[in-house]
Amino acid sequence: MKIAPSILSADFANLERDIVKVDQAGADYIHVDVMDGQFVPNITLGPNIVSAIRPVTELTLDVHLMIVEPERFIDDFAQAGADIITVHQESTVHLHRTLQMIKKAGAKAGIVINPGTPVSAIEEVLHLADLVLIMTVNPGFGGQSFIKECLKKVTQLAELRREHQYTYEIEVDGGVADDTAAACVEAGADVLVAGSYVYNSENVAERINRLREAVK
Ligand SMILES: O=C(CO)[C@@H](O)[C@H](O)COP(=O)(O)O
Ligand SMILES: [Fe+2]
Repeated sequence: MKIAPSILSADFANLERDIVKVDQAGADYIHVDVMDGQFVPNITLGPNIVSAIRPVTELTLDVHLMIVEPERFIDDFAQAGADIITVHQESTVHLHRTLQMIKKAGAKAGIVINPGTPVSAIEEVLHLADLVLIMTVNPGFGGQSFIKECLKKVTQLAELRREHQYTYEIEVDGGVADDTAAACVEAGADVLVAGSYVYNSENVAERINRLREAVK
């Protein structure tokens, strides 16, 4: 099981310090939430911040795009140093082409679906996915409550992967904490994104360890 702390809940005035902290604490990915104020009602950061943090860590930069028409910015995020670029099914008309663009730009291609979107909406493109992200909150903000009904989609994705020998990792994002992590992994999740749970603490290493303990 991999842990991807979300820097949405980090101190933006001390981003380098907060990334180094989770890196040293044994995080696997750094999850970067990009919001445009249109696809979601919040604005965060763009490719310039991704290039600024690229030299700070060798960990995988897992970039979650919550923007309309993400195809406009794929090359910019890939050049900025994103390792995984994940786009919402709901945000792009030509999801198949957008995934191809991500691969052509040299990054791994991720697909993400909102709580209200079924797995059937992405079944035709799962063979192109390196990662599938199931939102367990409605995207836009950290610190929201986990929507447990979304976990059945994690199980569906694990079954489809087995059936078709797909190779994607399954990631969950939203409301992941020590009381929800085990259910995510039991359902079939490989990667847990955690923002407020990790960063709303003086001791991020203890939080990461508690997540690992919770899923044992
Ligand atoms: O994509 C998002 C929110 O839209 C997430 O990555 C959040 O950053 C998760 O925050 P927590 O629910 O873990 O506080
Ligand atoms: Fe996210």
